[in-house]
Amino acid sequence: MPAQRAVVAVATSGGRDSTALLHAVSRQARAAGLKVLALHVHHGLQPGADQWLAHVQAQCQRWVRQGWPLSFAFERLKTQPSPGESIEAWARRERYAALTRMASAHGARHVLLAHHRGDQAETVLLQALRGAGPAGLAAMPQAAERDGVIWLRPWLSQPRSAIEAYVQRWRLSYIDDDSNQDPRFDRNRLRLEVLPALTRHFPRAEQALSDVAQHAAAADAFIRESAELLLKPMLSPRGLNAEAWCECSSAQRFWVLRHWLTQMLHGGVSCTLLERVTQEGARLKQARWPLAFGQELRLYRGQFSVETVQAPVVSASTTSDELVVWPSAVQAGALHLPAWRGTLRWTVAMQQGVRPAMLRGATLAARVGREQFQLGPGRPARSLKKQFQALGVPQWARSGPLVWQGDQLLFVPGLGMDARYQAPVGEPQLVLHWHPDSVDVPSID
Ligand SMILES: Nc1ncnc2c1ncn2[C@@H]1O[C@H](COP(=O)(O)OP(=O)(O)OP(=O)(O)O)[C@@H](O)[C@H]1O
Repeated sequence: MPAQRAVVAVATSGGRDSTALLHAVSRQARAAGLKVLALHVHHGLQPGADQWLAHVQAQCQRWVRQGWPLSFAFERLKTQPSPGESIEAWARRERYAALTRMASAHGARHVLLAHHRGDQAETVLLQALRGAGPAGLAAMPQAAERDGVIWLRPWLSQPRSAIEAYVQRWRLSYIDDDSNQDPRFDRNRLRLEVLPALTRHFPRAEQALSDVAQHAAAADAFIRESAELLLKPMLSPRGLNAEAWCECSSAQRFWVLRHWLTQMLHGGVSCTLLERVTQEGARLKQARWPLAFGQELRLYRGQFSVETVQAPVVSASTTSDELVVWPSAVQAGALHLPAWRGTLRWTVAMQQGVRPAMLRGATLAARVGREQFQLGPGRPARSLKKQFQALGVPQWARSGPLVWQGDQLLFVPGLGMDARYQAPVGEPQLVLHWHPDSVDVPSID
């Protein structure tokens, strides 16, 4: 049986560069023992999109008739950018997802992209203008594995002029994308105005920017590897060991923290926050720093951890002893209490809660120091201080109001509902929870 030829995919927009790349790869495929798969994504964004698809398809058919080992696949995107989302970002994300789906459906492990040196220089400049660090300045890698696909950019160090010369030599027809002239897009303004001006004054600008990407990629790889080595022994199931972290230099603390948080949050972390935690985390014993998406970074008992802070549902202004509008039925809800810097929530449960009637007219108050709390049925009532210490409740979690019904203490932030007043198990009831707000200034309690 003849050996199966490997399939290599070429992402083809119908534009000049990817048309040239598809041609170059298909032309040499037979001699190289390869089958080529042209992949096209129909974004459905522009009126010309149908025409591009038809163009790529017709071109592939012509080359197949010439005897080249080529096949074609395409996908129409079904999603739309969500309100406020950048169209460019949406198109890039969805395009890569569609290319990944098509490549794996057709058994292609490698997907070639037609980016060239000019694209790389634009990307470096765009990143620099956003104030990026080494990872951003590394711009586009020549080869990278993601989602089971190996993405290759074989022409990344080729100047645009080399591709233009190839297109002329083979008299290739391609589609000019009008949106490449649209000055509303940063990349277009850079390509059409800034880079030509730069190159007039600094003829090696494009090559120099492409070199920056290579140096930055090498620095980024070194930082990642070193951060990973330092981080590994600092990790525990509870988070990051702050003592070991504090022993590092300030540069190491910064990069280790960044590495860890990037893993924890599955995304980037603001540089300002990292710089703050690098300094403050080394001298504070307890602190909280707000993160995006309702999360916060906490330092408590020698550990850093990432915790979720639930967003408030209803907002009301209350002071320490003001009455709250309590739920009259077994129904979940929440109340933001700015004066207490947090949110009181109630959820429906079958145990460890109280009947709604128990909450009618309940009041909020600060701790005065003589309160007693019973943690569970049959257990002794003890002072709050002892209970907090026994359970290791951090200072920030104790910060909310106590909830009283007359002289009965129903709820204590950080401890929960007092066992003496709970409704019978199995009956729908309400459980209170306290969620402190994230704070901008770390608290030294
Ligand atoms: N609609 C698409 N379908 C398949 N691949 C695409 C598509 N758009 C872009 N690509 C791939 O991503 C690369 C970079 O995209 P970019 O938008 O910079 O290029 P382009 O202006 O669309 O076209 P070209 O690079 O072909 O001139 C392309 O060279 C091509 O390999």
